[in-house]
Amino acid sequence: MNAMVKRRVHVAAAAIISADGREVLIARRPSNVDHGGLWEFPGGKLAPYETGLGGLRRELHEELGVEIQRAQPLIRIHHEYPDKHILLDVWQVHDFSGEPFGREGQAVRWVPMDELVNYPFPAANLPILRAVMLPTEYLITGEEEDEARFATRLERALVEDGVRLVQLRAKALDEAAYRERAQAALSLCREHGARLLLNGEPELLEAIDADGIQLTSERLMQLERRPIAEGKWLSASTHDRRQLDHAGRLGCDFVTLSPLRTTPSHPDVAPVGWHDFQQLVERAAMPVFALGGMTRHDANHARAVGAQGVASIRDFWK
Ligand SMILES: Nc1nc2c([nH]c(=O)n2[C@H]2C[C@H](O)[C@@H](COP(=O)(O)OP(=O)(O)OP(=O)(O)O)O2)c(=O)[nH]1
Ligand SMILES: [Mg+2]
Repeated sequence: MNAMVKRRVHVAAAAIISADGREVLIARRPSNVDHGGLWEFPGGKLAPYETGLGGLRRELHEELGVEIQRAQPLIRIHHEYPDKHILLDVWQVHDFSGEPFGREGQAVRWVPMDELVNYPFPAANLPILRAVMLPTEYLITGEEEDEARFATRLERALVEDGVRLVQLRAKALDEAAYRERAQAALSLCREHGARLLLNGEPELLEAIDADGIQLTSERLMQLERRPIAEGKWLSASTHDRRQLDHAGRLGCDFVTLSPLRTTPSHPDVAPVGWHDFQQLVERAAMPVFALGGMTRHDANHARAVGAQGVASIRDFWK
């Protein structure tokens, strides 16, 4: 059989965010093109001489009549369509001038983040939706014996650091104590508009109505199917390509990849380093948080190499 050579298409697209940070702009593809009638993030194919951001500037001007003032990389996705291999280079645009409208006659709409899931998008877009909905910082709770002190620390991070995504990690607690802490953490997270993932077995969600589960890498590798409903968030701890690939097959919504740097807690584990991290993230099927010796000051660099952001215990757990 003749090997069919697929076209490679490089596309730049934008998640344009409203001034209050709550809404994102989407557009409907005309019915007579590829993926017609589906919603998309505005953008289009790059000319051979264009950079991602350069092409995006042109596309947003052509399609919406807006000029980008400031943009940050959000996520890069490789996706195989039956007829082509596509690289979607997605940027988050917070600052722009002009009032967006469909210059090519396409419908354009501001949509609240949590309603994005109700719109049909092309198959490649799932990781983009997740990346748009996730913050750049992921707090992992540290050890704490006293419940009152635990609550004080968590509340400080939610209020002062503005943390919006939390993983409850408490390996030292027995099951009953973990559940009690999880209920307390859930109330605090709800109160401050943050999501809470429980580090442990998927069954925990039957007792505690948290937002999702963080699997250990060991548990991840034992599973053959996504263990929780689509409406909940599934994350996993990963350390290498094999685990990242498996997380993608399982339909994880995001993952942590560690250790980026050597840390005091794992002095003997070889660090991944930014170079390998970038290569691993480039092929990952979901947003990836860098973990291991990270602080908020690393978030910009992490984003620049394709990560969703940083996960950390030390930087948020004070
Ligand atoms: N803009 C955009 N394209 C997407 C998204 N998701 C997705 O799979 N695609 C695919 C659909 C198309 O095959 C390709 C984008 O091409 P396009 O039709 O927008 O290209 P263009 O604006 O340069 O238009 P054209 O002049 O080439 O027709 O990427 C998305 O969210 N936004
Ligand atoms: Mg287009």
